[in-house]
Amino acid sequence: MILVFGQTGQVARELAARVPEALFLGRDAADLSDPDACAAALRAAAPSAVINAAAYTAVDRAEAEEDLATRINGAAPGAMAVAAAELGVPFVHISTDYVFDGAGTAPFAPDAPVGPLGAYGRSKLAGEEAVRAVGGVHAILRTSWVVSAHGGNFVKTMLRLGAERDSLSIVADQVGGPTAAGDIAAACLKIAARLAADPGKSGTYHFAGAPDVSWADFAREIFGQAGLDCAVTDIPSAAYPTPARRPHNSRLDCSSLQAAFGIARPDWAESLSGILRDLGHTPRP
Ligand SMILES: NC(=O)C1=CN([C@@H]2O[C@H](COP(=O)(O)OP(=O)(O)OC[C@H]3O[C@@H](n4cnc5c(N)ncnc54)[C@H](OP(=O)(O)O)[C@@H]3O)[C@@H](O)[C@H]2O)C=CC1
Ligand SMILES: Cc1cn([C@H]2C[C@H](O)[C@@H](COP(=O)(O)OP(=O)(O)O[C@H]3O[C@@H](C)C(=O)[C@@H](O)[C@H]3O)O2)c(=O)[nH]c1=O
Ligand SMILES: [Mg+2]
Repeated sequence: MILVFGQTGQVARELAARVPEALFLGRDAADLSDPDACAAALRAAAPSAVINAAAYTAVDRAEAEEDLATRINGAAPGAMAVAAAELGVPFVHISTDYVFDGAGTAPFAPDAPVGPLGAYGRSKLAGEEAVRAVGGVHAILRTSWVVSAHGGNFVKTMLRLGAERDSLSIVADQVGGPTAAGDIAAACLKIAARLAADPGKSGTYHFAGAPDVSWADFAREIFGQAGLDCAVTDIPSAAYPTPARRPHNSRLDCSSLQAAFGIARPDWAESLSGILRDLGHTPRP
């Protein structure tokens, strides 16, 4: 039996669509602000694999709540990793492009130096380090720009704003790979199964949709596919001030995931059309 931390989040919901028989622990059953309770819930469930799809994901709010974000994104995954290692079962943990500083234009490899720009990135990095330090069978899967038909994400924000406005100003100097939560869920399941058979594949991997684009170009494709008449103006990050700094270069080198697990970068435009279909938008003819 697979145990999933998370129930209402984007990736958790897509896992539920693929493995409804898994055990999903929501906030009521396992609050990540109580790491010991998460470890206890894991031990009690005695699963064959664990996927952590829950996290503190409010990037700007984290600047004012770093201690809480670090307990949820740092200490809780560490406690889960300890309990999973005790049981000898694979632990798949999801992390983020925001652990990097975003310098340059080259894709970041999994072993590239980290340097988070904000509290959310630091809290996620703390989780990675805690999971790695345990040394159990694990995969840390860094992904980026997660979108789906559920929950809050950039696609849903653009559909809402694009229906209300004739034009939007969107940052064009942040570039990365939009990634559908459904594609992440499928990757996590494949990784968990392979790790059980081949624990030597433990490590840190990257997974993001292709090709890399700016948020502005991503918005244009969303409006194009959804048939919304909303012009997009490119702006620099400096013209869109936010509490948290975000990396300019979020490109992730995903080649080691392909080599170890045979998982390719999905075409995000294709995944986007599935999301729009789920949301009831007529696809572009
Ligand atoms: N969203 C993105 O753009 C990106 C996400 N990631 C990573 O991917 C993973 C999945 O993210 P995603 O599906 O988008 O997340 P969402 O923001 O959609 O959902 C987060 C989930 O975590 C749960 N959660 C938050 N705080 C707690 C808590 N204290 N105790 C228990 N559960 C809690 C939420 O529960 P509730 O509904 O009760 O609040 C929700 O189910 C995370 O590790 C995230 O860091 C990586 C890159 C980009
Ligand atoms: C609504 C809006 C956003 N933006 C910008 C702000 C930001 O740089 C970018 C995307 O906005 P978001 O609020 O979706 O960004 P954000 O929530 O920071 O997205 C991040 O979430 C965390 C959890 C991750 O791990 C990252 O991979 C990434 O997906 O678009 C505009 O330029 N104009 C707009 O009108
Ligand atoms: Mg967001």
